[in-house]
Amino acid sequence: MKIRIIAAGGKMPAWVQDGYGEYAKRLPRELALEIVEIPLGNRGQKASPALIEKARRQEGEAMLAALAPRDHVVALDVRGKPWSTEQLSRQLADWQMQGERVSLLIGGPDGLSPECLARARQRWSLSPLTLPHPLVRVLLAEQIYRAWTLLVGHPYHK
Ligand SMILES: C[S@@+](CC[C@H](N)C(=O)[O-])C[C@H]1O[C@@H](n2cnc3c(N)ncnc32)[C@H](O)[C@@H]1O
Repeated sequence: MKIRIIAAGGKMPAWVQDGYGEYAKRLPRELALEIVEIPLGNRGQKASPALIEKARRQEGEAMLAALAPRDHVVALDVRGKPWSTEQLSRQLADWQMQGERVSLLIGGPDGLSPECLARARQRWSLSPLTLPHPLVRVLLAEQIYRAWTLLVGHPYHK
């Protein structure tokens, strides 16, 4: 199964690339993690509410365009459902059984567009805290790796 992270924002600092890469490379080929970066919309110097809305809409349209009709879409959303590591590993097993490609959406500084949230079959909250979008992709990679180690009985998860 392939899991794609469709994330608003590119040109990430080295610590984000290194952190994400460290966990993504530990996953086996049959659970490959891929990242698709969506350029941030232009918010201008003093982003007005109208410009922010336009930028979020553009980011949302590009994310939706990156999806295939059969993708199982999960929105990363602070207001979503929290999963423990054990619950996430069961999710992973369910996704593998369904055999659909999984696409995880991470919004930009102003969040996901309503259309992206509506397209998602699940909404996943990593914490009640609002996290910066670059950190979310690192956390996701680590949590997916952790959930996989639990599935295969690897000692990483304690
Ligand atoms: C800076 S946050 C956007 C904040 C925006 N006010 C909102 O409510 O979505 C950027 C993105 O990171 C992800 N994110 C941030 N905190 C999260 C959390 N606790 N759980 C899941 N995703 C989170 C979401 O995809 C969000 O769109």
